[in-house]
Amino acid sequence: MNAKQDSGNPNLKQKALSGLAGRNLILVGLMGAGKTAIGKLVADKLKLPYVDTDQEIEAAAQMTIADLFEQYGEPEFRALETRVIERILTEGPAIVSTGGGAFVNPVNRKLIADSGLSLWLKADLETLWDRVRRRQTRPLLKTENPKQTLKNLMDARYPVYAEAEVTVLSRNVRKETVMRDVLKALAALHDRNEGAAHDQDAG
Ligand SMILES: Nc1ncnc2c1ncn2[C@@H]1O[C@H](COP(=O)(O)OP(=O)(O)OP(=O)(O)O)[C@@H](O)[C@H]1O
Ligand SMILES: O=C(O)C1=C[C@@H](O)[C@@H](O)[C@H](O)C1
Ligand SMILES: [Mg+2]
Repeated sequence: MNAKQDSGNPNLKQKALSGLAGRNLILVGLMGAGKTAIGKLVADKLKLPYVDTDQEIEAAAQMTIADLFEQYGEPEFRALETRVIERILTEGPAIVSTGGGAFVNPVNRKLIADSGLSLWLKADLETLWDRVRRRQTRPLLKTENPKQTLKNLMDARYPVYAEAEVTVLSRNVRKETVMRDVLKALAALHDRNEGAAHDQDAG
């Protein structure tokens, strides 16, 4: 079965929705992991609203994230990020893409755990670098050696992202393939719950 047929499989979609069980799906991971690109595809497929915390922050502040960092500093950005995440999660269920640093804050992790399912889109350094190198919009990468900065962020953050309930590899394949891998991961939760219910009935 090819990717297109598989992600069009109504059974996969239904199982994925069942695995999600009415919760928010919160995508976490580093810049370039595909939280925005894949998040939109998943939302489209599951017919759920799509929300991007970075975009919501920019709308709330009426300025770009780059300008926010420059004019108010990172701590102010992080405080706004938490307020925005809290609001978005209470308005769900939705597919929520978070900014790359959001899951690092334990307050945000608790908000996320209380209202949804966290999913880490994990990618290797070369894949990430290839995706982010062309755009200059990411303030944290405005350094002398942005690739090394990305590597340092990976080293610091990957142990934290690993706390997400589900991990999906954001490989160097078509976005639709990664989207389907996300659906499969959600469907696996459905299968696990079914198995547990079955075991309970049997026992
Ligand atoms: N599987 C993929 N194959 C090819 N390109 C991809 C894939 N996933 C994402 N991309 C591309 O990589 C770039 C970065 O992806 P995206 O903006 O979705 O990352 P992000 O995790 O939202 O990053 P940020 O934290 O900076 O918002 C985009 O141009 C996107 O189209
Ligand atoms: O990795 C990070 O800390 C960030 C990632 C972006 O999504 C933005 O949220 C912002 O540029 C900070
Ligand atoms: Mg994004």
